[in-house]
Amino acid sequence: MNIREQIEEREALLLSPYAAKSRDAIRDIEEAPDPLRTAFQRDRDRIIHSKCFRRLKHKTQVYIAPGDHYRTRMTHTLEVGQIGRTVARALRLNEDLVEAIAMGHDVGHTPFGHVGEYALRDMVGHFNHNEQSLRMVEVLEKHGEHQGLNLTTAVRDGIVGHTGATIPVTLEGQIIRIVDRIAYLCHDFDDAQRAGMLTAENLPFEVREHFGMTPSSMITAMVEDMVRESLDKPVISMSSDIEMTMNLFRQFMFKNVYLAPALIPDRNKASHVVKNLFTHFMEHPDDMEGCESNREFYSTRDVVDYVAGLTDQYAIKLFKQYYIPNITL
Ligand SMILES: Nc1nc2c(ncn2[C@H]2C[C@H](O)[C@@H](COP(=O)(O)OP(=O)(O)OP(=O)(O)O)O2)c(=O)[nH]1
Repeated sequence: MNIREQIEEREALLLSPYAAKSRDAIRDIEEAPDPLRTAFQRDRDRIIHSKCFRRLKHKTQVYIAPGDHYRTRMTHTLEVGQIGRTVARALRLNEDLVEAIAMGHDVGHTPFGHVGEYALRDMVGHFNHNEQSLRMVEVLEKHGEHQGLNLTTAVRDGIVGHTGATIPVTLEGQIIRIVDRIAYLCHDFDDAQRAGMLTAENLPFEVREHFGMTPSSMITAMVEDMVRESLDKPVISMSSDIEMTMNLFRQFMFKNVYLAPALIPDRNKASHVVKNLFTHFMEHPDDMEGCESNREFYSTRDVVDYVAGLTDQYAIKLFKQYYIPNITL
């Protein structure tokens, strides 16, 4: 029995009956199994080694071009992975699957995060970052000579289902859906204090009562509740009290941070950059880097993929190049 087979054996013996087992993982194109790593470990590694993953370092979470101690999409992704693994291990679910989904969930985010997402949606009518993350790993990234990373169905289902109407099939995917929120609320609260936008005293009373006043106590309260509620159950959930408090915390963060007047000028500039770049590349597709010179036709989809894939700084550089060379961003 090779090492991978031993790990698969341990999964079958030790994991919860509700856990996804890597032995059962399915890929569209069959591959020879790895001697050391399970299918989900391999998916995680494939995502971490991809270009779209590296670009997360240069994409906004909340603040555009902040200081070095603020979160980017990369640190957010790592924090989702860490919290997700804690929950998965506590529930005897598949940690490797949770980690793979976490690493891939935001690779489709546009430059400037949600602002870029809304700007592209305004231009083309339909654009969601979770669908773009799926497209990134299925179509836009390459694995060897092949188009797409050929990830397992469980990882792809978790990536596209991390937000939006469709709930993931696996409990591991359901963990990411909740943990993504826990991670961003707590780390954005931390960054907002760093930016002087608010203090812990500003938090609603119920949040202070249930979660405490530090990012760490907040994560602990939500994670422990999630584990307690989901233990030995075929679904991942939170108690109604904690879920309500979390929603209150989320409303507070939208009002005081995400949609705060102080961030509006930066959000407007970012939206302007994305919309103008989109218009520019629709009119001049030859300016898209890496475009094939012999190709006659570029579709709207090609331009959306190109603009969505840009990092913040690269988008700003291109904007300056094609539009206003002296804008301050
Ligand atoms: N939803 C939203 N998030 C924003 C906005 N501006 C900044 N953010 C930040 C707050 C969080 O750090 C992060 C939330 O976006 P994510 O892509 O991480 O989460 P997602 O939209 O998948 O989560 P959700 O299902 O809406 O809780 O983006 C905004 O206008 N809307």
